[in-house]
Amino acid sequence: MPATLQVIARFFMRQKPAVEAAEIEVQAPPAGRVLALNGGSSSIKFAVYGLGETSERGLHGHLDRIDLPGTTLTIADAGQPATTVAVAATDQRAAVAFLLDWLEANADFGTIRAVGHRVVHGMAHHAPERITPALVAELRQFRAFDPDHLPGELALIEALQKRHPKLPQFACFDTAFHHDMPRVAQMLPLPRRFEAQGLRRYGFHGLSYAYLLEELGRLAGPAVANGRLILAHLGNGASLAAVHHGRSLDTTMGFSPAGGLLMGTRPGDLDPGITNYLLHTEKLTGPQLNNLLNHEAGLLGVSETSSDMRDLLAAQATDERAAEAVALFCYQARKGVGAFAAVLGGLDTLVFAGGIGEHAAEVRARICQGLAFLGIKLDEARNATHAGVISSVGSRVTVRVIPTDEERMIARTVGRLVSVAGS
Ligand SMILES: Nc1ncnc2c1ncn2[C@@H]1O[C@H](COP(=O)(O)OP(=O)(O)O)[C@@H](O)[C@H]1O
Ligand SMILES: CC(=O)OP(=O)(O)O
Ligand SMILES: [Mg+2]
Repeated sequence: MPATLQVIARFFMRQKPAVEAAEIEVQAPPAGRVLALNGGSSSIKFAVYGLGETSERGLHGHLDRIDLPGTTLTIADAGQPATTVAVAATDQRAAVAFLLDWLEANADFGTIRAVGHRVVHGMAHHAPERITPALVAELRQFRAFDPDHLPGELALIEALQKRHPKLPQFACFDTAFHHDMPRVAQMLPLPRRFEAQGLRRYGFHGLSYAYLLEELGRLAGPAVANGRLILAHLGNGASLAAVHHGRSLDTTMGFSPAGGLLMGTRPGDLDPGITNYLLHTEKLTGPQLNNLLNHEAGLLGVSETSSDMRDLLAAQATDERAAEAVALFCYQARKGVGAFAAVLGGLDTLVFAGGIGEHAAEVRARICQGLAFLGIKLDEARNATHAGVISSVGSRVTVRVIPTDEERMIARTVGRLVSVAGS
């Protein structure tokens, strides 16, 4: 196996036998195509790939700004320029219905042999698996722990099941990448009896991190991909992962995607005394508290106007609340980089990805500000153009921007499962 594939192979080898190292090297690509669906908290991304390891992406696109004014659909086909149109979808459910109707009309379902879904929270499930009624029933029980993703992802799965009952669907879990974090990173400081119920730190954005690791190996070689890395997936949901020798050592999200860094509508880690205050002094009910912590907090809560970084960057010069929301986001991410440099015992490479990480040069610069003591120095001009390497020539740590591609990871995993199952 080529050296650059070893890092990826290690990632898959850590999962259950459904995807074995030997299967990394796919033989003749089977006929047909796979549809990959990535239900994010503010977006749904999709892509159609041919089955097979090296197949090129065909039709792809995304719905953006779900739950905000100005929802759009961007679509492109292989080699074609992207087009963006306005969409009148008011919430996640409407977005799901709209996208499925659009795909039905445009994706040529007759040639699609399987559908792969990003499933953000799978609790004990981590290896990719075929979606069955039992799995759907189980996932329904976790919805309260991930109300930003699971309801939309389940809606996609169930609607497709109704429309195309014979089409096999597969779940690819975001938690898989962190499955073998060191025990100390998985533990929660709670009475031990809760661990038996599945209360532990899981970590998310795993499909993105697996892709970034693979892409880093391709771009910079296996020695770099095996080094001490901080991967920063900064989108509507945002997290950092500390990775060494291809293994996740820690990540900022924990039991649910509401933990860790401040995000679009989630607060990240909170002093437990605050939930006590909200329950007892503000007299919030459990569901009200859950709604506040998943849909009303984070950038939206602090700015009182928007969860979307584009809006806040545009407003910060004239709106102090927007300026403070951006400042808090950058400050928390910077603290996280410092903490993970300690976890790793130093740092070789920092990678930015996700909607904010890939496009917001100002945010990247403000996160890296003051981190020269760790060896991080940005090149302003390169950062402004979102270049692949944005650190300066003299920077000891290489700082990169890598556009993530969770859909590619989903499609490849499903392709492998379909060829293994011979379905
Ligand atoms: N050009 C841009 N400049 C700044 N922020 C951007 C830009 N494009 C996207 N973003 C931000 O990225 C976030 C959405 O990230 P994304 O990864 O697409 O979403 P999701 O987490 O739902 O998958 C939003 O906060 C959005 O404002
Ligand atoms: C896990 C998570 O928050 O995902 P996203 O950033 O796609 O919302
Ligand atoms: Mg996302």
